[in-house]
Amino acid sequence: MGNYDALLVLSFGGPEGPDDVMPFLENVVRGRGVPRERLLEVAEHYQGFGGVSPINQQNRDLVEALRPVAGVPVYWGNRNWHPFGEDTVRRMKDDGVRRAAVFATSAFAGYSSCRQYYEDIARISVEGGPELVKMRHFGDHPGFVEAMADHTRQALARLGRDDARLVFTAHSIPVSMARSAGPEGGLYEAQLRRSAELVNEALGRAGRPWDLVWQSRSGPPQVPWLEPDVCDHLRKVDAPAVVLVPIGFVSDHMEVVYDLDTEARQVAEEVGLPMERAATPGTHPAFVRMVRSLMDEPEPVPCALTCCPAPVRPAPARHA
Ligand SMILES: CC1=C(CCC(=O)O)c2cc3nc(cc4[nH]c(cc5[nH]c(cc1n2)c(C)c5CCC(=O)O)c(CCC(=O)O)c4C)C(CCC(=O)O)=C3C
Ligand SMILES: [Fe+2]
Repeated sequence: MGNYDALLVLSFGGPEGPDDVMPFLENVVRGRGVPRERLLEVAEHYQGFGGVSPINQQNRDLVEALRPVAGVPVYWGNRNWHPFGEDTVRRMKDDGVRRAAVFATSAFAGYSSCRQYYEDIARISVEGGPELVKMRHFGDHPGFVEAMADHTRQALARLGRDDARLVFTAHSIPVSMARSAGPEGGLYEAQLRRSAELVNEALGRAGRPWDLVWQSRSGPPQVPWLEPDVCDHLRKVDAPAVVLVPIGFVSDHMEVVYDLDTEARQVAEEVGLPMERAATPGTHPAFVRMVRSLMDEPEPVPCALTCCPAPVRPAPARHA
């Protein structure tokens, strides 16, 4: 058993007002070679929601839902925006926390979804402060699967038909990053396919076909990312109706409410495809219980440092 005296929810962070948007985005893409035009475009998505990403409130809700079941104090910190993980860890140290379980709000393997959270942990750890123990990937956990399956069932009910095709979506990543995910490579996609199949089975649909497609592509256009994109897929899919299942995310944050509920929805309307979007786990009771049960598992063996390496980025342009 883990023997933790606190739980730290470690997340991505998001802006909470118009003036936060650009500084937040600059934190996200520092050194990552994302073109300026892409950044300005994404800034517009946030400004369309008053500069407020839903992700921080969703993490506050998750923390509140975890308090009664965690059995230890629950803290929350982010990589890219307030409350920053480094500030939270200083508070944990002041509170005398010795050893905290870290729940990273990302279910799968890969550089962005896993390794980068280890990097965060190394960066925010302080001398004399708590030991931070990252818990395992959880995309195959029965609590995660039950939450996704419940929400997918609700979306099918809203659609009012059972002949809809399940189209699972996850964040696209560079093909090179997908190849190097996990000890043998390809683990991001393999885990996503496994989770999708588990959700499909939980819905009593074993043997019925489903798709896994990608969303929210970033990066420079010359770098290949995982395809097909969800919007292209909706234009071609041979199905009478679709339920989008954002299996790659744990809350209905901006990539969900903009990229799916705004962009993908518009494509579905254009092509006359009936579509509903399933909610992500959020604060579903089975998902909340899952976090507690992860804390009761034996301490996970951390991935080897060679696993899910940071991608080699294009060098910044320099004058000759
Ligand atoms: C795999 C993955 C997850 C899922 C796992 C996890 O959840 O951790 C995820 C989640 C998220 N991604 C988010 C936001 C952004 N991601 C960006 C850019 C990128 N994401 C990448 C990957 C992922 N991202 C990658 C390879 C890049 C390229 C830059 C780089 O190599 O790092 C950019 C830059 C602008 C752009 O989109 O181009 C933004 C703003 C938000 C917050 C949403 C909100 O505010 O509500 C969340 C939860
Ligand atoms: Fe992202």
